[in-house]
Amino acid sequence: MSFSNLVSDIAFRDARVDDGSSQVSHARSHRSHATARSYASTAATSVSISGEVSSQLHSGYSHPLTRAWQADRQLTKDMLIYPLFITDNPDEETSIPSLPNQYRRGINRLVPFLAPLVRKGLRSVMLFGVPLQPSAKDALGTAADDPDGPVVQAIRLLRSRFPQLYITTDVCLCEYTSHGHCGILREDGSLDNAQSVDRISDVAIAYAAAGAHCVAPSDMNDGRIRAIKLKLIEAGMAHRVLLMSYSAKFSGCLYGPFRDAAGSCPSFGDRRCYQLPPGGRGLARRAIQRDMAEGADIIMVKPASSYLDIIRDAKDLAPDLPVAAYQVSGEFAMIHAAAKAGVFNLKDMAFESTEGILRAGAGIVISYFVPEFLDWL
Ligand SMILES: NCc1[nH]cc(CCC(=O)O)c1CC(=O)O
Ligand SMILES: [Zn+2]
Ligand SMILES: [Zn+2]
Repeated sequence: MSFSNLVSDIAFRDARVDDGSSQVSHARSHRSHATARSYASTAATSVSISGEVSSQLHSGYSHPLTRAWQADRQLTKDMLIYPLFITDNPDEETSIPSLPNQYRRGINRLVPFLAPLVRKGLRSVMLFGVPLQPSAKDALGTAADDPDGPVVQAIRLLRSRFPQLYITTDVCLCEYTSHGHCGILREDGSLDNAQSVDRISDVAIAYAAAGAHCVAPSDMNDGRIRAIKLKLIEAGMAHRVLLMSYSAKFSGCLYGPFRDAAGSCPSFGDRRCYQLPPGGRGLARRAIQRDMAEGADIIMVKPASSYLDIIRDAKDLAPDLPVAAYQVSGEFAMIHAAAKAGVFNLKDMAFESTEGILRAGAGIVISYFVPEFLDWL
């Protein structure tokens, strides 16, 4: 067998051990087959080949394993946080039409739902409270830290039933305020920053005291990271409670399904005076640096796929902190809708979008795809 034949034979065998999962990787193997032939014949004539050698890239990713080696980091189950919507109606289990496969669940539905996921390797959930009784909402978001409310109850329940599960809690008022804004309002309808920070830090402390491992304020009031950190220190919980900041949270179109799920749409106006403007890269960088200085343990960027440059900025500005990215409800719903329309395969796109998020610099991904990833990984 000539050298040239041997090389092609190896290339061909590699093509056969290839996962064969897509036309593209099959076509790639054929290309590397052809390349191996021409490289071999060049070598045989002992011409200077340095230029041609450095032009060869296919050799580095002709096999599923070597393709995996090309990524700085690969998605693992440890990186995933799954958002859960918990209502104040204990037996509720209601699907959310704009958020495929996701449900609002009452406290009695949580353990049966989560047990199989925990068995499959679920490591962390993020809790969102959804009060359904209209009486539960007021101007101060009083229900947010109600000791009998769904979030505090869920923290206690999940800590006792799933001791290994890491409990993160979104901290905000918009699900609990009558006006649906993420804080306490002045008479003119603008956020009263000082009052809001005081209230939101109290809510964070209540979740931490109930046993949350992590509190994650999503309200975007200025100074809330410092306020929460100081109260955690004062309460003797700073050593055990992680503070994850939604540092770079942008306003825009992508939270619609979430607001359907959580009933947290503002009753007037919008969130553009506190969530960041989509073009505001400088503001995002300042918010990230500010939150690091105020004591954040993890920096989060949200949404994810339209803000990959911000994720990279976060990793560059905070190289010593984990960076999280929230693939939000609108991103998830878009991927589902496009898959349904035949644009692509759902699983392939779920992986591709997540690879982009990891490549940008995130090491933690909050995603509604988590139950599926537990099967796919
Ligand atoms: N402040 C509450 C909050 N926390 C997380 C999300 C969005 C999550 C998603 O869309 O999946 C929101 C909605 C909003 O700010 O309007
Ligand atoms: Zn909010
Ligand atoms: Zn909020």
